[in-house]
Amino acid sequence: MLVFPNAKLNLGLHITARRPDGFHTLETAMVPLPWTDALEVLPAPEAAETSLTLTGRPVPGEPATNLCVRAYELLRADFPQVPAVRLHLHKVVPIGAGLGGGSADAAFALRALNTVLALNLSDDALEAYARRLGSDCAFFIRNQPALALGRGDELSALPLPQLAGAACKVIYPNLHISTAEAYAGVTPRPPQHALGTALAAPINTWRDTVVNDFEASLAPKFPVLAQLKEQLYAAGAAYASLSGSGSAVFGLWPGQSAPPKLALKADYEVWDGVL
Ligand SMILES: C[C@](O)(CO)[C@H](O)COP(=O)(O)OP(=O)(O)OC[C@H]1O[C@@H](n2ccc(N)nc2=O)[C@H](O)[C@@H]1O
Ligand SMILES: Nc1ncnc2c1ncn2[C@@H]1O[C@H](COP(=O)(O)OP(=O)(O)OP(=O)(O)O)[C@@H](O)[C@H]1O
Repeated sequence: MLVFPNAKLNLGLHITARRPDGFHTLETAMVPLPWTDALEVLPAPEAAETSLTLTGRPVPGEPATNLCVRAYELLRADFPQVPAVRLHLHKVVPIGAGLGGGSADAAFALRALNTVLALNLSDDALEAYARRLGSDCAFFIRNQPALALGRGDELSALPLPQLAGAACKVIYPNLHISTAEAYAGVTPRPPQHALGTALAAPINTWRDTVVNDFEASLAPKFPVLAQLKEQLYAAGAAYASLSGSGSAVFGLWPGQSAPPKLALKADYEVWDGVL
């Protein structure tokens, strides 16, 4: 079975408290972004062990620590009779970018394994497994616009009709930002605006109301993030922001069929498309 794990964008991100377990409570909206990896899940040949092969962008870590393999091992712990599988991941989405690429691989692996191994798990059950692999993972099970609370895994559907068909540009400035380090740099605070209310208003109002709390804390160390945002606004974006804990920055042009071309450094990666 071949699946295409897609990235996500965060629209606003409020970090409201630090929890005793070291995680943070947050309020964010997440939307699927059609920038994808490719993941193949096949039954392994007889007597072969479970394996993962990789192509495309290098993924740090041993194959055994890859989230696709961890997804398989998590299911096998509860269903010891399942056969071995052969996994192949072609990695495209930048890592350490705030685009949730690793989390998507984990969730899509769970979904594909559920089918290939005929486990008949419900979406709720798959979300529960996904939560154990990472805070962002549960979102990718249903993979639809959602308001995320708690650790980022308490999800409720958040229809955003004004976003459908908007042109979008995502810029990855070739900068790996560790999620844990980004959280460590933020001082939690109550949100200035209720996110759900702010996002219900037209997109061109979001600039004044929809805030990603990581931006202020990352700004001194990574001035390029604010510069890219300015460049997107100068090119007419109705809204521009950092996604998640960065380093990807995106702009939105509702009502346009494609985003404008921008002059950017040659080693930056760009995704242009429509949401
Ligand atoms: C920044 C976001 O992408 C926004 O959607 C997510 O909150 C990150 O989610 P994720 O990559 O799935 O994160 P996890 O793999 O669960 O955790 C990585 C590290 O980020 C920090 N972390 C993550 C989520 C959270 N709610 N609070 C945290 O403090 C913790 O230090 C944790 O050790
Ligand atoms: N399939 C995978 N794809 C990407 N990273 C993976 C994968 N499996 C394990 N990892 C590990 O997860 C880390 C990436 O996590 P990180 O959270 O920084 O990035 P991300 O996937 O871009 O998403 P986000 O920053 O939005 O959470 C990598 O450094 C890598 O060690």
